[in-house]
Amino acid sequence: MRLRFTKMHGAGNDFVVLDATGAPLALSREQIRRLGDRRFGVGADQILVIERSTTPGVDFRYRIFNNTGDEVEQCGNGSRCFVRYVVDHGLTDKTTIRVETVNNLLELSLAADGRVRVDMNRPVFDLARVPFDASGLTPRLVNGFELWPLADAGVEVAVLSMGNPHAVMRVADVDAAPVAAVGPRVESHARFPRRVNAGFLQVLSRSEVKLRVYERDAGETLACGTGACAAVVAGIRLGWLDRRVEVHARGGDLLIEWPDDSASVLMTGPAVTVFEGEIEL
Ligand SMILES: N[C@@H](CCC[C@H](N)C(=O)O)C(=O)O
Repeated sequence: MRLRFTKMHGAGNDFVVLDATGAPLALSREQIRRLGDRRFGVGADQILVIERSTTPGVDFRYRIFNNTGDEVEQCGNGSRCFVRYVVDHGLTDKTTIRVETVNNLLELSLAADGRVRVDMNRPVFDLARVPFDASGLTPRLVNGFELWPLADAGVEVAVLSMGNPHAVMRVADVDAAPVAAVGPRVESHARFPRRVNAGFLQVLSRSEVKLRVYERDAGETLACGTGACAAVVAGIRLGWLDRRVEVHARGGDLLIEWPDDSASVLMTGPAVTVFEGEIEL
């Protein structure tokens, strides 16, 4: 099978984007892994498959696969690349686009400066929906928000979902943080039955942070959009941050806003096409 693809990135978090709007595309787990493989395939953190939606009022559906082949619920940087793709390929002339993922409905728009702004919906704190098993654990309350001690991983985490699961840890110096050692231990911690994305947050000021994320399946990526949203929301709830925060990831910057506790989280950032090509799968 010969497949056309577009390679894109959002702040260095990279994607293989596949267009299934004209004809259905059924890929095996092995084929998805090949696409994501940096030596034997194209190479990407995630593979995005764009389809037309059959839901009234919704323009597209997009499916997200980690480069291990697992389908996941949400991808912030990928959602911005999705918009760039459908606009650049003439699949829509709308400037505000509604797209459904496996468990969410997002509204996205192109900003005048070429960046993309995404309504990432409201964060979820219900532990059962993250999911996180807190049985027998006592949280440390900071401003009424819980920090959960994961004794066997040696860390304390804020737990929430942005459609996908996140555990956020505050560190003094993110460049010195033991992301490669602690990230996998948190990612696969038994209290997260679907595993988790592990964020390492350094607060620079009330409106500026540095962030590294060890992503579920993909390992440390150069940026994680949902991770940035989760880290800022946790930082606001814990009283460390204001409601509009510049997030510096290793691959670029994202602006995250959470206007109030009942509002959606807004993410603004870049979406870039790197190249297009064909691969024999
Ligand atoms: N890179 C993403 C998140 C991709 C999915 C994540 N690895 C998961 O398994 O939940 C982003 O920008 O949000």
